[in-house]
Amino acid sequence: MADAYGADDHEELTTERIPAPGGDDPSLVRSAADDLERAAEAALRPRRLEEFVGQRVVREQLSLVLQAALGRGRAPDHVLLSGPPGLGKTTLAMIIAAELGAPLRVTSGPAIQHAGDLAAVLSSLDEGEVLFLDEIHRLARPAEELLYVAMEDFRVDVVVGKGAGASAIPLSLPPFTVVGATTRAGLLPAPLRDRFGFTGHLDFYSSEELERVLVRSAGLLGVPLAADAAAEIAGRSRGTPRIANRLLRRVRDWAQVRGDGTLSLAAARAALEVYEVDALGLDRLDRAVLTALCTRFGGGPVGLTTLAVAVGEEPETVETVAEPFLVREGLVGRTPRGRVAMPGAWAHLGLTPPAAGNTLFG
Ligand SMILES: Nc1ncnc2c1ncn2[C@@H]1O[C@H](COP(=O)(O)OP(=O)(O)OP(=O)(O)O)[C@@H](O)[C@H]1O
Repeated sequence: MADAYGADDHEELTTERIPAPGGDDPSLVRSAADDLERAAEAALRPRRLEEFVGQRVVREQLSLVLQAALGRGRAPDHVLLSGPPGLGKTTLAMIIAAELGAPLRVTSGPAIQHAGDLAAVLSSLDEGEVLFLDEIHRLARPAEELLYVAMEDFRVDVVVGKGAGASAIPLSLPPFTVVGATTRAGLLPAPLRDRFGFTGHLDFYSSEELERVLVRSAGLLGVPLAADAAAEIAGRSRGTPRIANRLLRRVRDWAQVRGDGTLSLAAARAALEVYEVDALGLDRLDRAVLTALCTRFGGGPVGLTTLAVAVGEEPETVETVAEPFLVREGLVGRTPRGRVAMPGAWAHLGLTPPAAGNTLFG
């Protein structure tokens, strides 16, 4: 039957349901068999809070929220996790469900095209279930509005019929917990942000923390990782565990094919050179952004969209994948008039900045 959300004329929304630990299916991961990188990444995910490296403040705060909820026997407040990609938001959502002994439902803002999609997901949640909404900032406005009510009053209004004859039938929902993840917390409208009882911001990891991630991952992969090699890989991982684990797998490949299987410092350096990851950890996209900024736009200022076109990427990719690290490293500055190359950018590329007076920082 058609409903007023327009949910009758499109493909069925796919969500993934991950059972509580101890259920029939012991898997806690959401890997797809045809996506080897994702599967390899999933295999390295910490399953419990105590295994989660770094982010001490968020870990402690979250631990209190979860322990208190468990003590009261109630679903915890909704949780919002923000921060750049690859820092562990999905991992933490899975850990939250595991720590609560609750099943986890996984979907994302872009997967929910109509409010009816979200109504269908919400009305099928079991009591205590954790709903992970990745990229929550990309939810469509009607779905967002439905979510406010569901989060606050545990209710969805199912609209039946169309036009003047339409009526809303309130459907009450069992208590559940939304874990929202976003790379762009600033884009969330205040009413939605306010529905989250706890917000954790994930920050880039220190080299020492990434070394711990790498040692743990090498142990899980069963490969011998020298301490100096771990330090070398950590130093080039841009403060991001996902990148650290990815580089570790590439160094392992190199060691297996061209070395003796040992992940030594020499193997790490040789492999990272093959994969064009430089000493600062900049990859092809980062260097493309910096090079375009310096050589095509004279160091800026240049708008994000123009810069993205120049490197053949989406503005969102440049803004969320490359830029946070470049800004954090002091290589790129964000000004009201656009992006600018900082002195370190020219030095890193071995270029000479334009003469004084021609740039913002000249
Ligand atoms: N604190 C951590 N300790 C150990 N490993 C971690 C940690 N955080 C992340 N990882 C590893 O990094 C990988 C990426 O993490 P995750 O998918 O949770 O990031 P994310 O923030 O959800 O990224 P995205 O926003 O792109 O979805 C995971 O597979 C996990 O193995």
